[in-house]
Amino acid sequence: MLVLVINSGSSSLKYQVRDIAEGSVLTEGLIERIGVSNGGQGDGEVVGPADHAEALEQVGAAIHEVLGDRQLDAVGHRVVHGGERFGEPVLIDNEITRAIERLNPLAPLHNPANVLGIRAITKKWPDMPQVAVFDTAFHRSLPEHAWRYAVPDELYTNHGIRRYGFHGTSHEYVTNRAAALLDIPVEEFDGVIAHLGNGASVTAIRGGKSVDTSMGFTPLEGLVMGTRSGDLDPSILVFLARTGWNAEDLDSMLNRESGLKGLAGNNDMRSVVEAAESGDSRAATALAVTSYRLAKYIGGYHVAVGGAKALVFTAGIGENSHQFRALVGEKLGALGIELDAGLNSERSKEPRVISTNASAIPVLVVPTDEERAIAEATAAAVAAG
Ligand SMILES: Nc1ncnc2c1ncn2[C@@H]1O[C@H](COP(=O)(O)OP(=O)(O)O)[C@@H](O)[C@H]1O
Ligand SMILES: CC(=O)OP(=O)(O)O
Ligand SMILES: [Mg+2]
Repeated sequence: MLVLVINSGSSSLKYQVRDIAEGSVLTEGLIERIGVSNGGQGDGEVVGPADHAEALEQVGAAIHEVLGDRQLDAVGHRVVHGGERFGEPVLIDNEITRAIERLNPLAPLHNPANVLGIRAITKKWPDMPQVAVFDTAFHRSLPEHAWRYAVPDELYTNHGIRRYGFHGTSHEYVTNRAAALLDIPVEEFDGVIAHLGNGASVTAIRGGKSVDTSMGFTPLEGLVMGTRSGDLDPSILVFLARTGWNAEDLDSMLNRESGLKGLAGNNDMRSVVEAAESGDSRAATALAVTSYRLAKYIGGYHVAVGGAKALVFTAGIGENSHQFRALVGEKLGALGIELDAGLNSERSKEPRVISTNASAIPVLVVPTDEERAIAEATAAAVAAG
């Protein structure tokens, strides 16, 4: 079975064609700067494709070259918000697409692009089976004490305001691989997974299941991210609203102008680390705030899982930034955690241990592969009909 996986971000589209039986990747690519102008020169000249439909035309042309006479059997979409309804991958029809669209306000950087991707494929290949694989699904196992906010009950009953959690496809995949690396059944895995990409979240895993996670009602809560603030005192928003900020202003400030970008002027971890190493004090502060906040969550989730047996780093920063991992590791002495500087700074694409033998628990780096997990879930959903 040949599956095309589409992972639409707010301004990018990652795609991959996989042969499920062979376990191979036929082609993959990344289209960036969708609908992005060149930064204000002239009249907002667009430098990438104008929209996701145009981006998908490019994908169609690229995969046609590679596939020749072979046909795609299905398309799997990463959908970030599945609300309370979607706990499993689903075959998409018009009603499902509209249900996903109704969740757009809850994941404003992500779901609108996911819906555009689904509609563009429907238009291009009307009979193609399509499957939605939800970031929220793995966190449906959260106990109520973890998903409830302490606000009046009607906010939950009337508006669905609760913790949903995100990056679930990645957290689940990495949990399985970490358990395999430690040679224990996944049902016996208790640990903490830190998915640190442009968006970042940390999940408490008990018995292989998600029991708490740092993202909440939307992918804004929790850790300091590339452009998102993570946790803050909600009264800051009330204060700003009273001084005239409207909902759009607040949304944009919290989701697009905060995090590393707000603190250091740049949302790319590589640039922030480089700047800090060459003496930029704003960059050093950004790293200190970001690593401290993650370390606090790890401490909390050590309690949530009844004593973690492992700490796992994954995604762009977690897999690649030994500097950032070292900053987090040095704050975890109270848990008996000790990174091995040599193992930590080795470059590898393989799952591996980066802690010393004396460390109270192993610290792992496990590369995530959301596309592979989505492709396999898509094939399974299509086979099940
Ligand atoms: N070699 C590297 N060293 C340090 N940071 C890296 C490296 N490669 C990627 N990153 C960081 O990973 C982040 C992007 O992670 P990624 O998982 O690709 O995010 P997303 O899927 O949300 O776009 C960026 O902050 C980037 O700077
Ligand atoms: C949910 C989320 O934040 O996703 P990403 O990290 O891809 O932005
Ligand atoms: Mg990602």
